[in-house]
Amino acid sequence: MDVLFVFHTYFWPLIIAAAVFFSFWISRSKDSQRKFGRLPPGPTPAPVVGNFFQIFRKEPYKYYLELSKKHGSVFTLWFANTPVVVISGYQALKDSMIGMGSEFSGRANYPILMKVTNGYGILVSSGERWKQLRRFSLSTLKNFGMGRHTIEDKVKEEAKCLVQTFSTFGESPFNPGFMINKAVCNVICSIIFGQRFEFDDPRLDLMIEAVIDYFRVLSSPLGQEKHNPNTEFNFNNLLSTTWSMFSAGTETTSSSIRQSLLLMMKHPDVQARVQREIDEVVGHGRCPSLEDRQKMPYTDAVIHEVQRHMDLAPTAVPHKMFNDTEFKKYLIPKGTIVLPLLSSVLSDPTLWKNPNNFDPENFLDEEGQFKKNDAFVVFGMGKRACLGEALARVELFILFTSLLQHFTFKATQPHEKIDITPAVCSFGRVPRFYQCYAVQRA
Ligand code: HEM
Repeated sequence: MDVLFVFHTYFWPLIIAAAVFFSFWISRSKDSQRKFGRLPPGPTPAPVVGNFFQIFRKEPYKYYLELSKKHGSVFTLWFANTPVVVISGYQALKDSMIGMGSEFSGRANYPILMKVTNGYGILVSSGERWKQLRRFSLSTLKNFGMGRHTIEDKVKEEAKCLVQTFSTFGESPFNPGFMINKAVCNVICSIIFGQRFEFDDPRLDLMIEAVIDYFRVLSSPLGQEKHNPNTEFNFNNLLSTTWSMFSAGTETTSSSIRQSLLLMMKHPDVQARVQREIDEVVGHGRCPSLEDRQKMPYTDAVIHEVQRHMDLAPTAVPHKMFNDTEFKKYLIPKGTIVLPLLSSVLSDPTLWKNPNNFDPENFLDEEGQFKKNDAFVVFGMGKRACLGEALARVELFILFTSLLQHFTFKATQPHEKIDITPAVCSFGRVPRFYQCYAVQRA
């Protein structure tokens, strides 16, 4: 059909449609200007797609780090027509996540998380539901021994099994990842189900079914509150919260241990110094325990440095504004997604001696004693900070020291060639798969 003919015939309907679209667009822009007009500035967004094409590259957090140099500690990006505010630098993160903790405590409705959880459970909920689930989860962890001897004993038991399993490989190379995962997963199983699984038990591989089979929490507030229609302790929330503990508590800790072994292979001098400290303080006859940590400043520094250097969650888990909030001289409307750029703190040259390299000196003072640093924010900051930090610290110390007490880890290639840069997945930077030798120590 002739284009001119179509234009002629539909001239007025086309003009009217364009005018309607245009006035709708103007009124949307005015609404948007009213709502978002005082957001912090950032890179200029393109029409319709916003900053989409700049953001969706391999490692978006690196782009955010670049932007923070240009736009300062708070700036806005546009995911199509949705604004996302990025907060970077220690002071701005402290002022927001801690100083205005309640306002910044919402959790963004991130599509991947919402799909897995349907909006239930501690990791994805906000407001009253999240408060109740957080309180409940913390007391559950506490009741089942987080930070006390019981949980330490469970971690020691897993460490023993891990050492035994590694020794079965003799002089053959193997991928340690799967076994580390099982050990870490078993610790959470002991807390939630009250039992561990043998490493060759297929149920350990079918955790979701096990969540339902062994749902110990059913007899706690869920069971007691089943007649209360307003309770947040319903089946969906508790199942999802249990799943949050598994998902947030397994991959994070085991990734950190996998990365620590990789870094030991890359830096044999650091591995040898940790082993010397283990030999002096613990010896060979018993399992390392938490009490030893104070006497092992170098090992403590190495574990912290593994975590700082690997930068597991560069933008934490996305937050959402709980209220309209004045922050600095800007107005961030309720519901806006906020990304805490933890990476900016972990790599800040004003806060670390040697931020760009793996260097345990970042956590040691002049006397070689462990030096705490507030910029160690790998577990997040403020009200939404990691719920399992205490548990993770116990696991990292006991599993790492037990492994190095018994084995020297060697790579299948010369150490200069080992690639230590983690692979990137949606939220985190997880270690690449690798094979290694676990050489039994005399
Ligand atoms: C090396 C180990 C770990 C690291 C680096 C880590 C890091 C994090 C980070 C960065 C967050 C998000 C903070 C934020 O949104 O601002 C988080 C949240 C969370 N973590 Fe961990 N985590 C670790 C281990 C664990 C363990 C062992 C558990 C289980 C007991 C756990 C349970 C959780 C939960 C439930 C949340 C959500 C808290 C909330 O939304 O209120 N994490 N973690």
